[in-house]
Amino acid sequence: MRLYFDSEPYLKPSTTQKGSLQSRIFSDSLKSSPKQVYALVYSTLKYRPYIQQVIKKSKIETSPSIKKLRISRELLEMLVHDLCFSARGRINSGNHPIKTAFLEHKTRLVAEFTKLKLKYKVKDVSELAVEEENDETPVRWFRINTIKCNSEDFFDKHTWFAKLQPVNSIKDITDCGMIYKDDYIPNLYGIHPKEKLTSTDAYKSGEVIIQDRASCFPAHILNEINDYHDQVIDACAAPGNKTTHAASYLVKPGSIVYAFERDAKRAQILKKMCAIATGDKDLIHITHCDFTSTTPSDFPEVTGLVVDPSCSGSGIFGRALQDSLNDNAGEDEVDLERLNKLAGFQFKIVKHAMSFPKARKVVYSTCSIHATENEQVVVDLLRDGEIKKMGWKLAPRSMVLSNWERRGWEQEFTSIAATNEECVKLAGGCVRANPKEDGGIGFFAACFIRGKNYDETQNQDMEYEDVKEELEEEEEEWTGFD
Ligand SMILES: C[S@@+](CC[C@H](N)C(=O)[O-])C[C@H]1O[C@@H](n2cnc3c(N)ncnc32)[C@H](O)[C@@H]1O
Repeated sequence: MRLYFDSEPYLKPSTTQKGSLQSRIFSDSLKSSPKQVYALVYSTLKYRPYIQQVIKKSKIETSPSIKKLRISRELLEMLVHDLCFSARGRINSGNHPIKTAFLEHKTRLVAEFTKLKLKYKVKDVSELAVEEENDETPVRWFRINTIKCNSEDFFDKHTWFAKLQPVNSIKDITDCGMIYKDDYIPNLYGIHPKEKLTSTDAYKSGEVIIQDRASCFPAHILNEINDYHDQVIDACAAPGNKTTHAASYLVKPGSIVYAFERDAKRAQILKKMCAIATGDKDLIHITHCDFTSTTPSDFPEVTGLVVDPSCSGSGIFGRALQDSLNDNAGEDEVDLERLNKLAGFQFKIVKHAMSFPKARKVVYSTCSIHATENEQVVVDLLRDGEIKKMGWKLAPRSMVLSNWERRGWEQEFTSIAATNEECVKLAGGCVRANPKEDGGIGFFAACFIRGKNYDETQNQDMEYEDVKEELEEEEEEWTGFD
């Protein structure tokens, strides 16, 4: 029954778990094979409406033997799935009282399943209409981990990667065997999601790290443009993608990333990930604690902070299946209440980050598509009296992945902007990525700056359109080799 017990939590509604179904299952330490767990949960979710009909019609839940064993609805759904909806048609377990009690109802369940097929006029399960939730990223992104290897000789060293055929756009990654070098993030590449990247030596040794493109934005923005920091904080670090990415930008010997993580289990994962990514280099100091409980004056040399707090995760695909489990999903009121709660927490944590004495850049990000957690948090921060007093402003587009086209939502800034031009300017200081359409997860990032280092850049935004035009003209003139 182990497989069923391990799979059960993923079928239960949850408002706290983050990430896609697949990433959550594969990052948890399970006794069963994560592949088997994922396959079972995924397929049970896929046929859930039909499975529930079979359960209801068979009245199995009212049976004394099932009641006595307190078999949960989720467990029952998986058992019905395996008995009726799977190709094997049997329960994946040795002798167990739950299996015995369940199989007492086999004849009834199979009869209800047959009636269901007749009702929907299908001969086979595969013909049942299901809402396909594609949990897969359109592009598998990986970055060469420059902490562990040299990006220049990476392709000479790793023939599996060298054999891939370069393409010019993510749209050209139509099959295995192709590779796209990203235009926005250094050392980042896109390949077909079906490539067996995790079987390569480079992946196993930590020389490459799988990380969605948009998730690479914060650490890059923090260091843009050649604005390196000797001491950085990652306020909400686990599982550590942005932490190790930020560490890869450290230039001076002795530089450090302080990583904070509130959740004990996730702090362990963070430790593991950082160890793989940094090897024997002492670049990351991990603390298991609530970041808001830290004392800023204890970190007098920190100049840059990445704040990627818990959010609704609405930009992550593969969540729709999970969210559909939540009885409240779809009720706008409840959703809004939850989003507002998250936004309050996000505001608090960014404000704390801004209070570090030498901080000059804070990058805020979420994997949410909702303005409540994104632009509206930025607006609340910009309106805050104490934050204004500390001198924080939103960075201009010229400092924040300026070539990335999708920016913040302009209409969200009307409450703090006198003109439309100002709305455009503020929204330009934020970047957005749309799920799938932009090659990966939905994402939002905004960059706050303060201090004289950036005084000149404050006026750059108005000139941005002119610079862009100039660059485009230069590009057209470029006739050199590629
Ligand atoms: C979105 S995830 C971070 C993902 C991570 N930045 C990455 O790219 O791999 C948010 C993390 O912040 C942690 N967290 C939430 N509130 C926190 C707090 N007050 N202090 C420290 N960590 C916190 C959560 O437990 C969760 O692991």
